[in-house]
Amino acid sequence: MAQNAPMVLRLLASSVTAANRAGKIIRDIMSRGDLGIVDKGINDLQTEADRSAQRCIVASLTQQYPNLTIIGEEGATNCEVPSDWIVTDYDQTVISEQCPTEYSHITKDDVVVWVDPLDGTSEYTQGLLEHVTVLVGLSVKGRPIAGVIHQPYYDYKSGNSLGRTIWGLVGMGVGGFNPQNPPSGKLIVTTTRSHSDNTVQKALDSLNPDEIIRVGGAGHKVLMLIEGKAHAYVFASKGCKKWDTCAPEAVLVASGGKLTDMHGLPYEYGKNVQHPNVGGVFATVRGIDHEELLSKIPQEVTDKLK
Ligand SMILES: O=P(O)(O)O[C@H]1[C@H](O)[C@@H](O)[C@H](OP(=O)(O)O)[C@@H](O)[C@H]1O
Ligand SMILES: [Mg+2]
Ligand SMILES: [Mg+2]
Ligand SMILES: [Mg+2]
Repeated sequence: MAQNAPMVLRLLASSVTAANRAGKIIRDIMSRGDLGIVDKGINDLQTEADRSAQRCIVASLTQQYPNLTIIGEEGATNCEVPSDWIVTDYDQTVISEQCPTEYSHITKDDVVVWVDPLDGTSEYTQGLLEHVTVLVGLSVKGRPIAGVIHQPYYDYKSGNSLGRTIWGLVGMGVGGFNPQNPPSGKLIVTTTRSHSDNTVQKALDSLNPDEIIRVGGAGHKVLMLIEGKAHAYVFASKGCKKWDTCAPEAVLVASGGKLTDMHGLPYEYGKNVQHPNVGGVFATVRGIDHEELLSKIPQEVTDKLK
Protein backbone atom coordinates (compact mmCIF):
# COMPACT_ATOMS: atom_id res chain seq x y z
CA MET A 1 0.00 0.00 0.00
CA ALA A 2 1.66 3.19 -1.27
CA GLN A 3 0.52 5.33 1.66
CA ASN A 4 2.37 2.98 4.01
CA ALA A 5 5.65 3.33 2.11
CA PRO A 6 8.49 5.17 3.93
CA MET A 7 8.11 8.95 3.71
CA VAL A 8 11.36 9.33 1.74
CA LEU A 9 10.11 6.98 -0.98
CA ARG A 10 6.73 8.70 -1.11
CA LEU A 11 8.39 12.13 -1.30
CA LEU A 12 10.63 10.98 -4.17
CA ALA A 13 7.60 9.56 -6.01
CA SER A 14 5.73 12.86 -5.44
CA SER A 15 8.75 14.86 -6.62
CA VAL A 16 8.80 12.95 -9.91
CA THR A 17 5.17 13.77 -10.72
CA ALA A 18 5.60 17.39 -9.60
CA ALA A 19 8.70 17.81 -11.77
CA ASN A 20 6.83 16.35 -14.73
CA ARG A 21 4.00 18.86 -14.25
CA ALA A 22 6.50 21.71 -13.93
CA GLY A 23 8.07 20.57 -17.20
CA LYS A 24 4.75 20.97 -19.00
CA ILE A 25 4.40 24.49 -17.62
CA ILE A 26 7.89 25.30 -18.92
CA ARG A 27 6.96 24.03 -22.39
CA ASP A 28 3.60 25.85 -22.38
CA ILE A 29 5.22 29.18 -21.49
CA MET A 30 7.80 28.77 -24.24
CA SER A 31 5.00 27.93 -26.71
CA ARG A 32 3.15 31.10 -25.76
CA GLY A 33 6.34 33.03 -26.44
CA ASP A 34 6.13 35.53 -23.57
CA LEU A 35 8.97 34.54 -21.24
CA GLY A 36 8.61 37.48 -18.84
CA ILE A 37 12.38 37.73 -18.40
CA VAL A 38 13.69 39.44 -15.24
CA ASP A 39 17.38 40.20 -14.73
CA LYS A 40 18.27 39.09 -11.16
CA GLY A 41 21.86 40.20 -11.41
CA ILE A 42 25.07 39.62 -13.36
CA ASN A 43 24.37 36.89 -15.91
CA ASP A 44 21.44 35.64 -13.80
CA LEU A 45 18.09 35.67 -15.57
CA GLN A 46 14.67 34.50 -14.36
CA THR A 47 11.64 33.87 -16.55
CA GLU A 48 7.95 33.27 -15.94
CA ALA A 49 8.79 29.59 -16.50
CA ASP A 50 11.24 29.62 -13.55
CA ARG A 51 8.67 31.32 -11.33
CA SER A 52 5.69 29.21 -12.38
CA ALA A 53 7.56 25.90 -12.31
CA GLN A 54 8.67 26.59 -8.76
CA ARG A 55 5.15 27.56 -7.65
CA CYS A 56 3.83 24.31 -9.14
CA ILE A 57 6.40 22.13 -7.39
CA VAL A 58 6.19 23.89 -4.02
CA ALA A 59 2.37 23.96 -4.03
CA SER A 60 2.19 20.25 -4.93
CA LEU A 61 4.69 19.09 -2.30
CA THR A 62 3.36 21.41 0.40
CA GLN A 63 -0.18 20.11 -0.09
CA GLN A 64 1.00 16.53 0.44
CA TYR A 65 3.67 17.24 3.08
CA PRO A 66 2.61 20.32 5.12
CA ASN A 67 5.49 22.15 6.85
CA LEU A 68 8.08 20.37 4.71
CA THR A 69 11.22 22.52 4.40
CA ILE A 70 11.59 23.50 0.75
CA ILE A 71 14.29 25.89 -0.49
CA GLY A 72 13.75 27.08 -4.05
CA GLU A 73 16.06 29.11 -6.24
CA GLU A 74 13.39 31.74 -6.90
CA GLY A 75 12.78 32.48 -3.23
CA ALA A 76 9.46 32.73 -1.38
CA THR A 77 6.69 31.16 -3.44
CA ASN A 78 3.06 32.19 -3.78
CA CYS A 79 1.25 28.87 -3.60
CA GLU A 80 -1.96 30.32 -5.06
CA VAL A 81 -1.76 28.36 -8.30
CA PRO A 82 -4.29 27.02 -10.81
CA SER A 83 -5.73 23.78 -9.42
CA ASP A 84 -4.39 21.76 -12.35
CA TRP A 85 -0.82 22.74 -11.36
CA ILE A 86 -1.17 20.82 -8.11
CA VAL A 87 -0.31 17.14 -8.54
CA THR A 88 -0.61 14.76 -5.61
CA ASP A 89 -0.19 11.37 -7.23
CA TYR A 90 2.89 9.17 -6.87
CA ASP A 91 5.06 8.04 -9.73
CA GLN A 92 4.09 4.38 -9.86
CA THR A 93 7.55 3.07 -10.75
CA VAL A 94 9.22 4.83 -7.83
CA ILE A 95 6.53 4.02 -5.27
CA SER A 96 6.79 0.33 -6.22
CA GLU A 97 10.51 0.19 -5.43
CA GLN A 98 11.87 -1.38 -2.23
CA CYS A 99 13.03 1.51 -0.03
CA PRO A 100 16.33 0.85 1.81
CA THR A 101 15.59 0.18 5.49
CA GLU A 102 18.01 2.92 6.55
CA TYR A 103 15.38 5.49 5.52
CA SER A 104 12.45 3.78 7.25
CA HIS A 105 12.28 6.16 10.19
CA ILE A 106 13.14 9.42 8.43
CA THR A 107 10.55 12.12 9.12
CA LYS A 108 9.80 15.43 7.42
CA ASP A 109 11.86 17.20 10.09
CA ASP A 110 15.00 15.42 8.84
CA VAL A 111 14.43 16.50 5.24
CA VAL A 112 15.23 19.63 3.24
CA VAL A 113 14.04 19.77 -0.38
CA TRP A 114 16.19 21.84 -2.77
CA VAL A 115 14.35 22.98 -5.89
CA ASP A 116 15.83 24.43 -9.04
CA PRO A 117 12.63 24.83 -11.02
CA LEU A 118 14.44 25.56 -14.24
CA ASP A 119 18.14 24.87 -14.46
CA GLY A 120 19.73 26.42 -17.51
CA THR A 121 17.61 29.55 -17.71
CA SER A 122 20.16 31.29 -19.89
CA GLU A 123 20.02 28.38 -22.36
CA TYR A 124 16.19 28.37 -22.18
CA THR A 125 16.11 32.02 -23.27
CA GLN A 126 18.58 31.27 -26.06
CA GLY A 127 16.62 28.29 -27.38
CA LEU A 128 19.17 25.67 -26.27
CA LEU A 129 16.27 23.70 -24.85
CA GLU A 130 17.98 20.33 -24.46
CA HIS A 131 20.19 21.91 -21.74
CA VAL A 132 17.16 22.67 -19.54
CA THR A 133 16.31 20.51 -16.52
CA VAL A 134 13.99 20.68 -13.51
CA LEU A 135 15.84 19.67 -10.33
CA VAL A 136 14.29 18.44 -7.07
CA GLY A 137 16.81 17.23 -4.48
CA LEU A 138 16.02 15.59 -1.14
CA SER A 139 18.58 15.92 1.64
CA VAL A 140 18.32 13.98 4.90
CA LYS A 141 20.26 15.36 7.86
CA GLY A 142 22.27 17.43 5.37
CA ARG A 143 23.20 14.61 3.00
CA PRO A 144 21.81 14.46 -0.59
CA ILE A 145 20.07 11.09 -0.70
CA ALA A 146 17.48 11.38 -3.48
CA GLY A 147 16.96 13.44 -6.58
CA VAL A 148 14.88 14.06 -9.67
CA ILE A 149 16.28 15.44 -12.94
CA HIS A 150 13.45 16.14 -15.38
CA GLN A 151 14.20 17.15 -18.97
CA PRO A 152 11.20 19.01 -20.40
CA TYR A 153 12.74 18.94 -23.87
CA TYR A 154 14.33 15.51 -23.97
CA ASP A 155 14.44 14.32 -27.58
CA TYR A 156 11.92 17.05 -28.48
CA LYS A 157 13.30 17.46 -31.99
CA SER A 158 11.99 13.99 -32.85
CA GLY A 159 8.52 14.90 -31.55
CA ASN A 160 8.75 13.76 -27.90
CA SER A 161 6.38 16.09 -26.09
CA LEU A 162 6.58 14.66 -22.56
CA GLY A 163 10.26 14.98 -21.81
CA ARG A 164 12.11 12.48 -19.65
CA THR A 165 12.44 12.10 -15.90
CA ILE A 166 15.44 10.55 -14.22
CA TRP A 167 15.49 9.76 -10.52
CA GLY A 168 17.82 8.21 -7.96
CA LEU A 169 17.83 7.16 -4.31
CA VAL A 170 21.18 6.38 -2.72
CA GLY A 171 21.23 2.73 -1.74
CA MET A 172 18.28 1.86 -4.00
CA GLY A 173 19.55 2.89 -7.43
CA VAL A 174 18.39 5.01 -10.36
CA GLY A 175 15.58 4.97 -12.90
CA GLY A 176 14.18 6.63 -16.00
CA PHE A 177 17.24 6.06 -18.19
CA ASN A 178 19.88 3.51 -19.17
CA PRO A 179 23.16 4.25 -17.33
CA GLN A 180 26.13 4.14 -19.69
CA ASN A 181 29.87 4.07 -19.02
CA PRO A 182 32.04 6.67 -20.78
CA PRO A 183 34.68 5.42 -23.24
CA SER A 184 37.80 3.90 -21.63
CA GLY A 185 41.34 5.03 -22.36
CA LYS A 186 40.52 8.73 -22.58
CA LEU A 187 39.36 11.60 -20.38
CA ILE A 188 36.33 13.67 -21.36
CA VAL A 189 35.44 16.61 -19.13
CA THR A 190 32.23 18.64 -19.18
CA THR A 191 32.09 22.22 -17.95
CA THR A 192 30.43 25.60 -18.30
CA ARG A 193 29.55 27.06 -21.68
CA SER A 194 28.93 30.58 -20.43
CA HIS A 195 30.75 31.30 -17.15
CA SER A 196 34.38 30.52 -17.89
CA ASP A 197 37.38 32.47 -16.59
CA ASN A 198 41.13 31.97 -16.11
CA THR A 199 40.67 29.86 -12.98
CA VAL A 200 38.08 27.61 -14.65
CA GLN A 201 40.42 27.14 -17.62
CA LYS A 202 43.52 26.51 -15.45
CA ALA A 203 41.64 23.71 -13.68
CA LEU A 204 40.71 22.14 -17.00
CA ASP A 205 44.24 22.48 -18.38
CA SER A 206 45.69 20.74 -15.32
CA LEU A 207 43.68 17.61 -16.13
CA ASN A 208 44.96 17.49 -19.71
CA PRO A 209 41.64 16.10 -21.01
CA ASP A 210 41.25 14.49 -24.44
CA GLU A 211 38.00 16.41 -24.92
CA ILE A 212 36.07 19.23 -23.22
CA ILE A 213 32.30 19.44 -23.66
CA ARG A 214 30.95 22.88 -22.82
CA VAL A 215 27.23 22.88 -22.02
CA GLY A 216 24.77 24.81 -19.85
CA GLY A 217 23.01 23.50 -16.79
CA ALA A 218 24.38 21.79 -13.71
CA GLY A 219 21.75 19.07 -14.09
CA HIS A 220 22.60 18.70 -17.77
CA LYS A 221 26.30 18.27 -16.99
CA VAL A 222 25.63 15.48 -14.49
CA LEU A 223 23.42 13.81 -17.10
CA MET A 224 26.46 13.81 -19.41
CA LEU A 225 28.28 11.78 -16.75
CA ILE A 226 25.62 9.17 -16.00
CA GLU A 227 24.86 8.71 -19.70
CA GLY A 228 28.50 7.97 -20.51
CA LYS A 229 29.30 11.13 -22.48
CA ALA A 230 31.90 12.46 -20.02
CA HIS A 231 34.05 11.20 -17.15
CA ALA A 232 34.09 14.37 -15.01
CA TYR A 233 32.24 17.67 -14.49
CA VAL A 234 34.79 20.30 -13.44
CA PHE A 235 33.71 23.84 -12.59
CA ALA A 236 36.34 25.81 -10.70
CA SER A 237 33.99 28.68 -9.91
CA LYS A 238 31.60 29.79 -7.17
CA GLY A 239 28.67 30.13 -9.59
CA CYS A 240 26.65 27.06 -8.66
CA LYS A 241 24.26 26.93 -5.74
CA LYS A 242 22.93 24.13 -3.51
CA TRP A 243 19.73 23.87 -5.62
CA ASP A 244 21.94 23.26 -8.70
CA THR A 245 23.77 20.31 -7.16
CA CYS A 246 21.57 18.58 -4.56
CA ALA A 247 19.47 16.54 -6.98
CA PRO A 248 22.30 15.88 -9.48
CA GLU A 249 24.63 14.77 -6.68
CA ALA A 250 22.05 12.37 -5.25
CA VAL A 251 21.39 10.80 -8.67
CA LEU A 252 25.13 10.64 -9.45
CA VAL A 253 25.94 8.98 -6.10
CA ALA A 254 23.03 6.56 -6.52
CA SER A 255 24.65 5.54 -9.83
CA GLY A 256 28.08 5.06 -8.22
CA GLY A 257 29.64 8.45 -8.86
CA LYS A 258 30.85 11.22 -6.55
CA LEU A 259 30.56 15.01 -6.25
CA THR A 260 32.68 17.22 -4.00
CA ASP A 261 34.04 20.74 -4.04
CA MET A 262 37.46 21.37 -5.59
CA HIS A 263 39.10 20.67 -2.21
CA GLY A 264 37.55 17.20 -2.16
CA LEU A 265 35.12 18.15 0.60
CA PRO A 266 31.42 17.15 0.51
CA TYR A 267 28.68 19.74 0.31
CA GLU A 268 26.09 19.82 3.09
CA TYR A 269 22.44 20.52 2.23
CA GLY A 270 20.88 21.34 5.60
CA LYS A 271 18.41 24.24 5.84
CA ASN A 272 20.92 26.72 7.28
CA VAL A 273 23.84 26.21 4.89
CA GLN A 274 25.01 29.03 2.64
CA HIS A 275 23.52 28.73 -0.84
CA PRO A 276 26.60 29.34 -3.04
CA ASN A 277 28.90 26.37 -3.66
CA VAL A 278 31.98 28.47 -2.97
CA GLY A 279 34.31 25.51 -3.42
CA GLY A 280 33.32 24.87 -7.03
CA VAL A 281 32.13 21.53 -8.41
CA PHE A 282 34.19 18.39 -9.07
CA ALA A 283 32.13 15.37 -10.05
CA THR A 284 33.20 11.99 -11.42
CA VAL A 285 31.49 8.87 -12.67
CA ARG A 286 31.81 5.40 -11.17
CA GLY A 287 35.17 3.86 -12.06
CA ILE A 288 37.09 7.14 -12.02
CA ASP A 289 39.51 7.66 -9.10
CA HIS A 290 37.98 10.91 -7.85
CA GLU A 291 40.82 11.75 -5.45
CA GLU A 292 43.56 10.90 -7.96
CA LEU A 293 42.03 13.15 -10.62
CA LEU A 294 41.39 15.90 -8.08
CA SER A 295 45.03 15.80 -7.00
CA LYS A 296 45.98 17.27 -10.40
CA ILE A 297 44.20 20.56 -9.65
CA PRO A 298 46.90 23.15 -8.75
CA GLN A 299 46.80 25.07 -5.50
CA GLU A 300 46.59 28.40 -7.36
CA VAL A 301 43.10 27.21 -8.44
CA THR A 302 41.91 25.83 -5.09
CA ASP A 303 43.19 28.95 -3.31
CA LYS A 304 40.64 30.95 -5.32
CA LEU A 305 37.75 28.75 -4.13
CA LYS A 306 37.29 29.44 -0.44
O1 LIG B 1 19.09 27.52 -12.59
P1 LIG B 1 20.11 28.37 -13.29
O2 LIG B 1 20.21 29.75 -12.76
O3 LIG B 1 20.04 28.32 -14.78
O4 LIG B 1 21.47 27.62 -12.83
C1 LIG B 1 22.67 27.97 -13.44
C2 LIG B 1 23.79 27.80 -12.48
O5 LIG B 1 23.56 28.64 -11.36
C3 LIG B 1 25.06 28.19 -13.15
O6 LIG B 1 26.13 27.95 -12.27
C4 LIG B 1 25.27 27.36 -14.38
O7 LIG B 1 26.37 27.92 -15.00
P2 LIG B 1 27.22 27.12 -16.09
O8 LIG B 1 26.36 26.92 -17.28
O9 LIG B 1 28.34 28.05 -16.31
O10 LIG B 1 27.63 25.81 -15.45
C5 LIG B 1 24.09 27.47 -15.32
O11 LIG B 1 24.25 26.61 -16.41
C6 LIG B 1 22.86 27.07 -14.63
O12 LIG B 1 23.01 25.74 -14.20
MG1 LIG C 1 18.86 30.86 -12.11
MG1 LIG D 1 20.43 26.13 -11.74
MG1 LIG E 1 17.29 27.75 -12.01
